[in-house]
Amino acid sequence: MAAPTERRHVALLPVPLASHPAMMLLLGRKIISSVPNVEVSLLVTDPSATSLSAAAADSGIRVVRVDSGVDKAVAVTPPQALRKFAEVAVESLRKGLAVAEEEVGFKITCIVADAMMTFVCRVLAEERGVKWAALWSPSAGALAAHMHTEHFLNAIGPHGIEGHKEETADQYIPEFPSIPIIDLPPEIFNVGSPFGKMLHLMSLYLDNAVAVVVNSYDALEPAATDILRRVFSDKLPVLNAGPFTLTMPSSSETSGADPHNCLPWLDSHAAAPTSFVYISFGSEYSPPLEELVSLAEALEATKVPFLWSLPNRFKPSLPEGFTERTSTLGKVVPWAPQMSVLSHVAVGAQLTHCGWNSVLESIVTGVPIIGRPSRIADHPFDGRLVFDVWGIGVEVEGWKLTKATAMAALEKVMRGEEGKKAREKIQVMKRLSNEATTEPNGSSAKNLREFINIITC
Ligand SMILES: O=c1ccn([C@@H]2O[C@H](COP(=O)(O)OP(=O)(O)O[C@H]3O[C@H](CO)[C@@H](O)[C@H](O)[C@H]3O)[C@@H](O)[C@H]2O)c(=O)[nH]1
Repeated sequence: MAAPTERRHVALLPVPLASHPAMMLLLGRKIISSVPNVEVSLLVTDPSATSLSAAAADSGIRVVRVDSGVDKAVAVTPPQALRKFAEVAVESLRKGLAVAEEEVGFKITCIVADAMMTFVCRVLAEERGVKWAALWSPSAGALAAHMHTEHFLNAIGPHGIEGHKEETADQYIPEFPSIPIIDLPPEIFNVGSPFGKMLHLMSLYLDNAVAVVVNSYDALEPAATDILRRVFSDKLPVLNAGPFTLTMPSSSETSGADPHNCLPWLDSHAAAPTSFVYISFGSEYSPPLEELVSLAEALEATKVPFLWSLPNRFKPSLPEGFTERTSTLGKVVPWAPQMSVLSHVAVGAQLTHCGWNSVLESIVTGVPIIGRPSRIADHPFDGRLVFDVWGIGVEVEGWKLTKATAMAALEKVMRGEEGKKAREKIQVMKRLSNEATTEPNGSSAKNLREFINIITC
């Protein structure tokens, strides 16, 4: 650790997407609580700069608002916003770093950025002559796949993966799980898209960082971790320090309290343990409206009790009278405190799009998964890990919610043998995730200490 007299100034650069800025704030808190004499500046765009400022101030973290490149008067989708940000990122963050230094009164000593921001932070770190480190919030397996982008592109050629759909990733990367290559993150094969370009640059330059911290734990992804260590050939440490939700737990200001009274409602409606299904499709994604309707019909038909986190804009699309008819069976809310809900004794399964955070939250709470992966980012890959590699969940047939496929998946997991088996397996993983994070010598606890040491020494 840095000597108490040495002052350090760490700049945190999250990618302005979904829960990433909030996660960086949690890392900032962990740094401040672990190291004396350290200043932490979080460089974020709006709306995160506004929503996180109170929580950041409470933790002694300085929020520096940076330009997002988006005209506030124009509505943009998340991919459009990301493209705009990528265009202005170098200049915008360069200014942000200068503001942070002026406010603190001394220079930045280390930059910690989302790994997908490699394209900008390596430039900024180099021009300032400081080190930089990266945080990767999806799985180690997804990072291992991205790090082979050039290898895939060279092997597959210019015509994309059309002719390779029957192949599995282990045919290209020895020791990788046997996952169809069409279920790898699609950006690997689409390096021309804004997101694909960022991730491609990450794969080319990430080895310039001093360390990478990953939201996984060693016992969960041993093969992918070995592959990463081989890729970086000991040039930089790859440190699994997750699940972050255990090593960097959030408080109600960052994760959201319970404004819709989900927990008291579960308390009062829980007839039996593990009888409820919790449903959420993450912070950005939703299946098409007709699938939401089919799911509602399946819930009514199976009478599986439910708590459904569904943004308000989708509620009018539910079948007419659904919420009234199911008022004693279930509750639909625009947002739920997911970790607390999954920890509730009444909850027996999570129906999810297979975003990595949701998968990890199921693991740490021991709640099996009903997966309806989206075809976006790492969700298909995470789904394959859940269904085929770890066996901790059941897939919705065809990854499409019809009344029949939703009913079948609900029956299997809530009432069938497959659910029992998945529950047993995920309980083992829950124990391993706890050992990795809560025991002082647990692998993730140690790795997080090492990461913080590297960025502050
Ligand atoms: O009502 C809700 C709904 C969601 N959440 C939280 O929101 C997060 C959702 O995260 P995740 O399941 O990972 O979904 P996305 O927000 O879609 O995830 C983005 O970030 C992940 C981690 O980088 C990537 O794996 C995904 O590809 C990317 O889409 C989780 O922590 C949930 O607990 C709540 O607390 N309450």
